[in-house]
Amino acid sequence: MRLIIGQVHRNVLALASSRSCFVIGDHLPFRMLSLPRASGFHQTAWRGSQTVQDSGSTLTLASLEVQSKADYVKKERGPRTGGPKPNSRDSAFSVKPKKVSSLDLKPAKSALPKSPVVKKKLKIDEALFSASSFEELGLPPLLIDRLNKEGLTSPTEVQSASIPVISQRHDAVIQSYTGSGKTLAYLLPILSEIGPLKRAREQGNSEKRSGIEAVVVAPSRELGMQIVREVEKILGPDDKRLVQQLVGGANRSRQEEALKKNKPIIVVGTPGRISEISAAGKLQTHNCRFLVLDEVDQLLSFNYREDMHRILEHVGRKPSTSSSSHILGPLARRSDRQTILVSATVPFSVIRAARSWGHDPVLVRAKSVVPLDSITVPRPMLSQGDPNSDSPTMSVNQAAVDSLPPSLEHYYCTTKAHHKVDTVRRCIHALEAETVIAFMNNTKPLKDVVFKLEARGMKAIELHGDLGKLARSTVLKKFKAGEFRVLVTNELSARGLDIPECDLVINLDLPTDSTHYAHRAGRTGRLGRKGTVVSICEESEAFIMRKMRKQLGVAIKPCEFTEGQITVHKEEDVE
Ligand SMILES: Nc1ncnc2c1ncn2[C@@H]1O[C@H](COP(=O)(O)OP(=O)(O)OP(=O)(O)O)[C@@H](O)[C@H]1O
Repeated sequence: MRLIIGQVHRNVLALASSRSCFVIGDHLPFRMLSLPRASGFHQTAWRGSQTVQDSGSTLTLASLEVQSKADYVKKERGPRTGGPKPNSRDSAFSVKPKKVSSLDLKPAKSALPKSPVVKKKLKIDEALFSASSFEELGLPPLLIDRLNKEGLTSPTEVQSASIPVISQRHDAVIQSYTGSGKTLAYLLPILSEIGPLKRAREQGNSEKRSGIEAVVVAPSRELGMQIVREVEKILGPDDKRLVQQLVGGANRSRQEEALKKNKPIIVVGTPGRISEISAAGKLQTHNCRFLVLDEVDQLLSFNYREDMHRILEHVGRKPSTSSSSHILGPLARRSDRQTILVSATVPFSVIRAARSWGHDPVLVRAKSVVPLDSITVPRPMLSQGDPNSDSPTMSVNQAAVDSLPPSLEHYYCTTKAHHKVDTVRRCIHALEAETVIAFMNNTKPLKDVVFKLEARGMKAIELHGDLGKLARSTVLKKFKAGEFRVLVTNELSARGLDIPECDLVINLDLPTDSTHYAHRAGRTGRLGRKGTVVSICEESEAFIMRKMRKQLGVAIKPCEFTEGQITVHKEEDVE
């Protein structure tokens, strides 16, 4: 059965637009069916750990003196926050009919935006912010001053949960959905302990340290540089030399010289370059107190095996000379550093790894902190998953649940392979998206898609790993500045990339699994902003979208784009 929901009559918008504008109305049937199922699923999946927490553990948010968000008071925000938003995260799940798109009721614009483009500001979701303030979390005053100067006045929920845990020296796995502020969730407690903004220590109680005190590892240059910029922003212009990038593709000898000259306290880099410089004896990390693996599930994959092994063996580990450390082996040396593992998708393999490296490791999520020892393989998945799947796949599926921001809308449409680019164009027009990231699985066809989009009057640019470091950063700069409407890219951009203005993600090739879907989708809807994800596939692939919908526990609705409008179909078998 075909449904066209809530169309605004052409005449209504005739003055504002040359095209008619389509408003998607009530998504209730899908939400009612899928969301309670997802949340029930979530609760059961983690019930084992909750029981342990209730019965034995003293480690709860309350015990860490983190307040509940119930009495959240709206605060004046800086320019980044975009003002208050009436509907909270909870209300996004409510049964109230909702006009979905942030993209609705806007005048149409030409396909070829003039440069520079004046972009709409997407509102962030205030419900994402925690009840506690940075002061309540015990951050040092100098650091809070710097945050305020950057317009950051309240922590997000995952920051509220993580900061006390890391400050209490726990090893931690931080899991929270894409765009929820995980970077500052680990950077702020680290910068409270090291560098010029750290908290004042009582006299005689100060540990004397020198050299690099924190190492942050990220899987791509782009993500590495993004983290560097975040640290620089907090340290301020006078101290930004205290963070050093060690990303691949950049000049290695210059990086080595900077290490010698600037004496950084924190380095951020990709696994290959960090381990290369470390192996050459140019990176002294034995005094290091913090090791962060951002996008840990990707870093622990086979591709990074050797480099990650070296990093884990060397960072924060003094050469073992004493007889006791010899007897106790790795356990004795492990305590020298705090290990923090971060991702929106945390499969059980990461939990297992964290247990073996950490002491008192905990899993930190937006509203809960549980000891890792209490977590078991998520049994309920066995009955929920595909009966033909084996357990590692289930672990991956479990990882993807709760990784998606609740503010996202998901659709898929089917078309013939040679009509895909035209569907992209129609989709962008119908949704009136301004900043679009289109994902493909391979590098080669990217250029062709860019060419075809440009030929159809849509400014597009490609980004992939075969471009040099400089070219990659230029492409990103231009895209962020609004010079291009569509970034056509591959898996390289799926993780961590923070482009708050991105209002539409398109899968021009289907992602390989639900974890990849979650990270691609997470490039839009950052910090609770509105965002739409559209997957374009061939008819024969539609079953994959239905499978992903089940695995992710979100409604991915079938649709088509015709005459400048999105038409949403009802699918009888939506569960
Ligand atoms: N407390 C805060 N107040 C306002 N903005 C914030 C706050 N914390 C983070 N942000 C902003 O939110 C955006 C998303 O943060 P971040 O990139 O850390 O998300 P993430 O959870 O790591 O996402 P991903 O899983 O995709 O890597 C960034 O633009 C960041 O500057």
